[in-house]
Amino acid sequence: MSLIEVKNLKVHYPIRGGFFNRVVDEVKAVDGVSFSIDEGETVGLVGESGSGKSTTGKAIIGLEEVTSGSILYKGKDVVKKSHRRSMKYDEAVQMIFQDSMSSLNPRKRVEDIIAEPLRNFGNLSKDEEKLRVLQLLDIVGLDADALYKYPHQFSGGQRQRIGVARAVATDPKLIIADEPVSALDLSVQAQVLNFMKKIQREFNISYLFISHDLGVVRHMCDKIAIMNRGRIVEFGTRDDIYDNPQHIYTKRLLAAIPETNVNNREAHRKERLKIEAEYQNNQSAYYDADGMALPLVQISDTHFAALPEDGGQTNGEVNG
Ligand SMILES: Nc1ncnc2c1ncn2[C@@H]1O[C@H](COP(=O)(O)OP(=O)(O)OP(=O)(O)O)[C@@H](O)[C@H]1O
Repeated sequence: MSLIEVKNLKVHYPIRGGFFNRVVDEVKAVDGVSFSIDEGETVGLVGESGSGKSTTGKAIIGLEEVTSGSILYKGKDVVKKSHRRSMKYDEAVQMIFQDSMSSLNPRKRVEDIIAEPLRNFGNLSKDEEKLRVLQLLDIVGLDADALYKYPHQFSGGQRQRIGVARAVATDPKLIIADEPVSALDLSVQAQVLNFMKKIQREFNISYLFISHDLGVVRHMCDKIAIMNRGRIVEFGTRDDIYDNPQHIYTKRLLAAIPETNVNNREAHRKERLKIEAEYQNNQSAYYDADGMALPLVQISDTHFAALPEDGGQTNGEVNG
């Protein structure tokens, strides 16, 4: 059984307007998303800005109201509040955010920031709590003197470590990491990703790793879901996505990864232009002739993609 199974998840936001502030339309931020995460596994959720990644993550942790669909945790639907309580779901699922400067309370010392979830969910004495916070600082590679400092006294990478220490305090099963390294320099990104992997091995944590950048998730993820306009357009193992991408949108995200080998740069630029032209002319990659979003078709045991019947060769019209 998977740790988490998301089934046909929809999160629609009402748009209000007019004199009576009635609901006049809705934003289909997440519109029928299904995937699962096994224990100790990292699943990437990748797509450009506005594709619905953060809303999916927030719906899973319970920060956004689910319009329809289910989120099974160890087989129980935690959209139901009673199941969340009985499964201790709020302890088991934690989140780390991109912007550690605003996600960590600037007026609190690190000791209190990390201890907060322990106070919410645990029943430790003051001494036990301090010992646990020191252990957590050690796990993320920070010295004991961090206890008495405030978030602004750390670098971005160090602050992200504090966020991770806070997230692992309750011994979670799943961490939703929403663009956890996007605000960091390249060299610091690698350090943070490496210690996230180390912690994963030590504590058998699963990650839902949200990113707009297929370059970043490459070394983190076992499986990757490519998200566009509130839907998953391709899902597969890391090899499926990087070695055998099927959807034009996935190809475009891959082409956006900068080419590091100077000798390959010109060929990469040409390929990127070709893919961009194909992408711009091929909106049938998302909708069929009736304007219905294309369903995922199975390409192999592990690989699925939303493909038009003709494999995307025609330049269809956007009807949806
Ligand atoms: N509270 C809200 N009310 C109305 N619309 C919202 C709300 N939150 C998000 N949206 C809309 O839902 C869509 C998906 O947003 P979401 O933040 O999930 O995308 P994302 O892929 O995570 O993008 P980014 O990487 O920029 O955060 C966007 O069109 C966004 O404007």
